[in-house]
Amino acid sequence: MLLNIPHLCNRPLVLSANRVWRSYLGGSLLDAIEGKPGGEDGHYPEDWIGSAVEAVNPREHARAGEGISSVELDGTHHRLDELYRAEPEYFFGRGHVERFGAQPEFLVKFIDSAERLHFQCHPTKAFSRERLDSPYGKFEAYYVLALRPGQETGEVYVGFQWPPEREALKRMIEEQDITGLTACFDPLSVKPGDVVIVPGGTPHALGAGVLLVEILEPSDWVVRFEYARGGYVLPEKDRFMGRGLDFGLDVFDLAPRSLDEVRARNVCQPQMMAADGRCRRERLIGEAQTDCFQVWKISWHGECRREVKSFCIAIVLKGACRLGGPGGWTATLKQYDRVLIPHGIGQLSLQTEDECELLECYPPQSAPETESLLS
Ligand SMILES: O=P(O)(O)OC[C@H]1O[C@](O)(CO)[C@@H](O)[C@@H]1O
Repeated sequence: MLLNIPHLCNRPLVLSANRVWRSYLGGSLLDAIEGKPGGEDGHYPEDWIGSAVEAVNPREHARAGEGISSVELDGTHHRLDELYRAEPEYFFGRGHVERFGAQPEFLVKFIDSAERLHFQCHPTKAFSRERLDSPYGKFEAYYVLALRPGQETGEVYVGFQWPPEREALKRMIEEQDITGLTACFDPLSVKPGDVVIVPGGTPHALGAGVLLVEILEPSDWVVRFEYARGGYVLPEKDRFMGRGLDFGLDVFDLAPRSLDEVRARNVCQPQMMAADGRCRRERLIGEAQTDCFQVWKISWHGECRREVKSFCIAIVLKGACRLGGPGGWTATLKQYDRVLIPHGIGQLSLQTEDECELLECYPPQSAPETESLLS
């Protein structure tokens, strides 16, 4: 069907939930965010936001198109990847389309872990290009939103603090010596507001009881070197990206990383880029950390108007606001609502009574820092 998308949706797109099957358990907080009463942890611990990426799951749990977001336009649901392809310049702008094609070049997820995830490791972009015939690795970043009630800190395992030799690691994986594998790490404590990056090659796992926004390269590549989670044992094919253990071991960066080094290299300090009495813009992740995407936080009270210069996925971190787009369109957003802002919509207005905070995720090489804030 031919759609005139700018005509139909010349406005921000408020995104609904897009839950995805994973083998680890979680998701009760995501149920609560969706307003579902009596939410339970299960195998839907993630919500993929504005996604044009298909999830890669074991065959018995695979569903065609899982992972791809959809939006309702004119009473009909449309796959977002199809809308992106139908009007790439409207969504992303010509420069982006020429460089990256008709997709955002990054993926955003909510992750709500009831248990520690599998110990895992992702390929770098270079590894994927050389060995997986894919343009994307899986550089990922976390913005911690909250911990489970009663939990004072969360944990993230980032890099081996006590790396084994390759052969010893191979043995531990073959024998599924989880005590030995766990002892390779000293977990890093995290709290709400923390920002952590996990480059490709880094062995890692998110700990239990953490609700976060994950921003990552648009792929689902993963080497899982722990096979069982959530009462489910991953089939062999789903452990090492459809290849064997030796191939999987090539993905690892086995350099020792002390926790101090992890705090210096992987925990990001926000950089204040602009501030006046009513509005603050902080860059959380920029080119110094990765060429895969950018992440900003904007906080304001009262009203501000903005000239949109780039595609963006925004999530309300705190407070509530009224978002205004072209032609008098408005929507009220509350905490954890997520919205896709197409490049081509022109101006936006944001109005709040109290302070409101947005997490904003941008493609690489876009220039949100020059985006004008018109007070
Ligand atoms: O292997 P698991 O435990 O299913 O974890 C996969 C998940 O882990 C992450 O890579 C986060 O580390 C998510 O992007 C991904 O969906």
